[in-house]
Amino acid sequence: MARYEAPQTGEKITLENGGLRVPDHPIIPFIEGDGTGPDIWAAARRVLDSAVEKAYGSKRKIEWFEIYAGEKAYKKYGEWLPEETLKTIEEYFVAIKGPLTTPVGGGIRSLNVALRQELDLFVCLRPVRYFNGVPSPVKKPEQVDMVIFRENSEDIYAGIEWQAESEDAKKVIRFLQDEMGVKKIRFPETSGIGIKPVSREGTERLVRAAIQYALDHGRKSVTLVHKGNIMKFTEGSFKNWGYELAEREFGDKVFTWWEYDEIKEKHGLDAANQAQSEAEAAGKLIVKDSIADAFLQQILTRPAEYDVIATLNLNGDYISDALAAQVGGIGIAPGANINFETGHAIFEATHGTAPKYAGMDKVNPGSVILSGVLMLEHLGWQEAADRIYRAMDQTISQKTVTYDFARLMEGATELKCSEFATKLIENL
Ligand SMILES: NC(=O)C1=CN([C@@H]2O[C@H](COP(=O)(O)OP(=O)(O)OC[C@H]3O[C@@H](n4cnc5c(N)ncnc54)[C@H](OP(=O)(O)O)[C@@H]3O)[C@@H](O)[C@H]2O)C=CC1
Ligand SMILES: O=C(O)CCC(=O)C(=O)O
Ligand SMILES: [Mg+2]
Repeated sequence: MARYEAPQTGEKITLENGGLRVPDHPIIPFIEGDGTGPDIWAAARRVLDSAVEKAYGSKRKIEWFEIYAGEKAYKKYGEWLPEETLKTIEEYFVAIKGPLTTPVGGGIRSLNVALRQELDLFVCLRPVRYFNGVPSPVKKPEQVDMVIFRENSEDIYAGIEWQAESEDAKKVIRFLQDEMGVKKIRFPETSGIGIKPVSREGTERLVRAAIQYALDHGRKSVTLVHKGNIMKFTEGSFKNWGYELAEREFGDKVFTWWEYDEIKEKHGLDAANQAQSEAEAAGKLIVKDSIADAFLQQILTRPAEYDVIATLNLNGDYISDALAAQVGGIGIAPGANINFETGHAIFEATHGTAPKYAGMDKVNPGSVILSGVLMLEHLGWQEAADRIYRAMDQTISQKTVTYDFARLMEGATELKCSEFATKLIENL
């Protein structure tokens, strides 16, 4: 028997002819989240509802449906991630969530990662753009306009690992030494072991989605970010499979650095540069790559050269927080976990539960609000989305901000989390 109470009004989003059919009153499940989750979710919900009302009057309205994961689920049902939560998201297609706690070094594995894996939401999409007036540690934050496509289902992030000195770890180490001839484990008696699976299928669906997005949105380049010089058969293969897919499936629409290298080898550097300039002038998408450590310094020094980023799970985790810092911090960094083949999606902030601020009505609700904006765009409700973007720009320009921005801005008025939402609503 269903334990969750679906709203009495509203309709389900459905899949029709390969696309989402969104009713005017869609039922959308939400997970409130742990730590600061309840504060930022309450603020976000008010802003999303007001934007929809301002944009469409009573014609459209989201019917919210609370579902459970994390501490609230554990208190209510004795389970961290009830099966009913997964089933409900599968059934309703689109959901939004607050952050969920993951203990370090033991305890339960990440519920956030589990939701992505169980529902096969293989893209973690995190756009990073600048809002006027946001305090930033760099000189030209307005040059940052990137969209991260982070692989969401594999890599070392899949959580396949064994604790040091456990029977399982010993067994894996013995297998590696005896059967595979591995001699490089420096301290085998006390090593924990982690496995990093990276597949051709996983890479291809991620890179395909990134290139298609770049073409659909008039973006200039897709950069494959990897550490393939060191992890040759995981990160290196990610790069190779990515280039192969770009050339095989997108042909004349793209110009890759593999083509550039080939021209350079046959006809010299000038010819290769000329070919790339011609491809750019013809509006082709440039597909290039960058090694992750160099990439992290280049996004600081030359951000204008990067646009859509396709990368593996762990790199994407680091890159999204680092880039968010350049445009004002993770208080306004949104995200979405999407299966581009089935349309299933969970929208969520880039940041975590910020536990020291829990219940203080203090933190910036911007990330969850902007994740909601991505959700409105996914539903095709662009006018409501645009209203929130404009209100966010205006509210920050008026220097009415939460503590994270106020501490870096001169002459700012510091607002609580809920007050910031109210100010945004006034500016919608
Ligand atoms: N998708 C998810 O649900 C995620 C969950 N987590 C989980 O969250 C928990 C806490 O992780 P932690 O590493 O502390 O990272 P957090 O992202 O929760 O917080 C780190 C710091 O970021 C700043 N920050 C975070 N959220 C906001 C906000 N809304 N407004 C303004 N500033 C903000 C604060 O900085 P300052 O101290 O400078 O004010 C905060 O102390 C862990 O259990 C982790 O696993 C982490 C990431 C994602
Ligand atoms: O699941 C977690 O606790 C952390 C996840 C995370 O940092 C992220 O997805 O950005
Ligand atoms: Mg993270």
